[in-house]
Amino acid sequence: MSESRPRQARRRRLPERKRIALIAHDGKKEELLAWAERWRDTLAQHELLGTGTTARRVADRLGLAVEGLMSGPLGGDQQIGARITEQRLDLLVFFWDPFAPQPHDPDVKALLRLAALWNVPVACNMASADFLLSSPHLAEAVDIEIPDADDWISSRS
Ligand SMILES: O=C(CO)COP(=O)(O)O
Repeated sequence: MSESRPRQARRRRLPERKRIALIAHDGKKEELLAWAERWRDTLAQHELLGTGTTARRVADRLGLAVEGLMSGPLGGDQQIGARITEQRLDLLVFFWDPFAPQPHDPDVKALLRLAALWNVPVACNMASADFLLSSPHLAEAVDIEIPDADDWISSRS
């Protein structure tokens, strides 16, 4: 089977002030809130957004501004995915619940696919989220490699 994929040949600069999406399924929300409280001072240096319910609860708990998109089951995961595709998201912290099937499982899978495709750093559990936030790259501009979309389109036109 022949396989076609875009060349990983472009660079994108993640800014010093990162745009960080925070998302948790219901069974993981308390865990995310406890994690976010621990990292409050660090998170306060960055721009935060999230799916509707998660964003509201993080904003209430931490007293920080968090841009709330649509709730996940109503399309929020897809909105976050669109931000990734538009290169407007720099980090994804998504505590998805391995024990609870979701009505919007296809959207969850689509979001994780786009994060993998566009090389966005993702943490799906507390230990990885700790690693991400303690990275020296968090507070500095950093270049990542991304697919060359122009080349991909040209090669198919
Ligand atoms: O379902 C979600 C992610 O898949 C999260 O949505 P809420 O933050 O609105 O609960």
